[in-house]
Amino acid sequence: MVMKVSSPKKVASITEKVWQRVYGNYSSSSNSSHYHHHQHHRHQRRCSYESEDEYEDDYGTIQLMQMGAERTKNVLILMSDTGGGHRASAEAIRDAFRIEFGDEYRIIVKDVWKEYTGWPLNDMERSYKFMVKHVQLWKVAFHSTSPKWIHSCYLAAIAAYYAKEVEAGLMEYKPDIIISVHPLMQHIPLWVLKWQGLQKKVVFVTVITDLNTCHPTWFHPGVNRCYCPSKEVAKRALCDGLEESQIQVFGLPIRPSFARAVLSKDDLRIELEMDPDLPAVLLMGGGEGMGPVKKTAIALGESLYDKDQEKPIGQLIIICGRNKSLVSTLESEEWTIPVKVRGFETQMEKWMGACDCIITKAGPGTIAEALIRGLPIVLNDYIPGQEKGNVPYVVDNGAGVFTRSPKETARIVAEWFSTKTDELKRMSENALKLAQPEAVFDIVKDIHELACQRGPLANVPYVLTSSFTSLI
Ligand SMILES: CCCCC/C=C\C/C=C\CCCCCCCC(=O)OC[C@H](CO[C@@H]1O[C@H](CO)[C@H](O)[C@H](O)[C@H]1O)OC(=O)CCCCCCC/C=C\C/C=C\CCCCC
Ligand SMILES: O=c1ccn([C@@H]2O[C@H](COP(=O)(O)OP(=O)(O)O)[C@@H](O)[C@H]2O)c(=O)[nH]1
Repeated sequence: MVMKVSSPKKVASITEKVWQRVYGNYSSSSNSSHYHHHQHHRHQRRCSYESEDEYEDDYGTIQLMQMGAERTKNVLILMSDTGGGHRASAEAIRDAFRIEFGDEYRIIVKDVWKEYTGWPLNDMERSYKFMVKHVQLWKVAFHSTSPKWIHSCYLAAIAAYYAKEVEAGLMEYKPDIIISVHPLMQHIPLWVLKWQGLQKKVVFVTVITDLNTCHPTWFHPGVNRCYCPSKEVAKRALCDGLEESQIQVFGLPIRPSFARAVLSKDDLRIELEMDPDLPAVLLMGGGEGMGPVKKTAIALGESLYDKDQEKPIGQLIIICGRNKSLVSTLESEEWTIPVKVRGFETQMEKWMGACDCIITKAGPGTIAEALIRGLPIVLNDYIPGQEKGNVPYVVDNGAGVFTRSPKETARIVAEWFSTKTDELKRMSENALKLAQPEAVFDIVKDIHELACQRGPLANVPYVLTSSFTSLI
């Protein structure tokens, strides 16, 4: 739709009307004091100015092209629950879009493979859990599929079989922007876009959720942007053939509740019914409650109890995630120190805010969150391959230590709570230096910029296509 308005005097009011229609009650002179609201307008303005520059000629004549631009844009975030980190990052991006841009974007978080395809794609969670339990199997699978020709062959074969189903999934949501937060969700959706002739219409970005030694399937040269959480990952992306212009390093996207909430430790301890005075250690093992959680908890039960004075020197919070059997085992234990055993928690920022240090496997999401809260970290395990590099990331930056021994872990924490409080403090400061709480906001702002550069988005013409195999 093209409208032409030729009276220069009316330009301002018509601009305002259009802005109001597009963005609700926006007024160019509005002076909102609320930060997010202000940020929101700032971005809307930036995007609108670009459109206006494009359509306002020298005589103040505005061509209001494509009123479809006001349409809410669809953002499809592709993820899978293989571990808890991909969902956490997807939800972080969703929440940051809402805070920054309100209703301008409709965000859909989906495991399109699970919903639309068949075995083995629709069962990755279970297969992955099985493989990481048999850790050598995962190690072989991870490393043997690292060469490009190998994973390309696997993925091409899967694409030939399931591309129609993935296409149906994409068609249902008609995304203007696709964000992949999973290493195996670049190739097939990008092939589908190519097949549909939509590569230039749909913005496709990858947000990597591994801090260092990530699998090469994360890197696809066909993306508009690849957001790397660290310089180490950016180097790998360059080596794997991505252009510098495709790469951005902002950090790992963490839920805005971590970055923006102002939390007082004392208040949190009251809210969470914890001991107000005793130092607290948080023990966890990712979304699935993996690693030596039980043995470590028992060792802490001993090391945090002062036998001479017959009183505890610390308290223990254990978050077991989705591992229900771990919850029941730990609940049946008898403890001499204050212990809380929890299942899957949705407000991790509160538990982390109430504690003084954390023990975890080297999951990137948990590490990045702990850094934001300034928690010194004891890494007690890692999944071979993608999590291996997270250990030097934490240890070399002075934000924590690594040991696989539950007894050693318990000894370190007991020292941090008694004779080595200065070490705890120093590590906490180092953790805060490494933290990147704004990463998720930088990422969504950059995606918004990319979308604006594409110009006003028309309805993306998704149609069911007939042939696919010719493209792969
Ligand atoms: C030549 C001999 C080959 C032998 C291998 C045998 C068969 C192949 C079978 C499986 C392939 C394994 C895929 C390896 C690539 C995975 C890339 C990667 O990094 O994946 C990580 C994710 C998990 O995410 C991580 O979770 C962590 C915490 O747990 C942490 O949060 C981290 O940040 C996350 O990145 O892993 C997966 O999603 C793997 C799913 C594996 C599912 C196996 C399904 C069954 C087999 C085939 C169908 C699927 C894909 C095959 C594609 C192979 C191409 C690489
Ligand atoms: O009860 C829980 C346990 C974990 N998590 C979150 O799950 C993610 C775990 O991601 P990570 O990369 O550390 O490990 P993964 O689970 O992928 O192995 C982190 O964001 C945790 O805060 C959560 O929200 N509730």
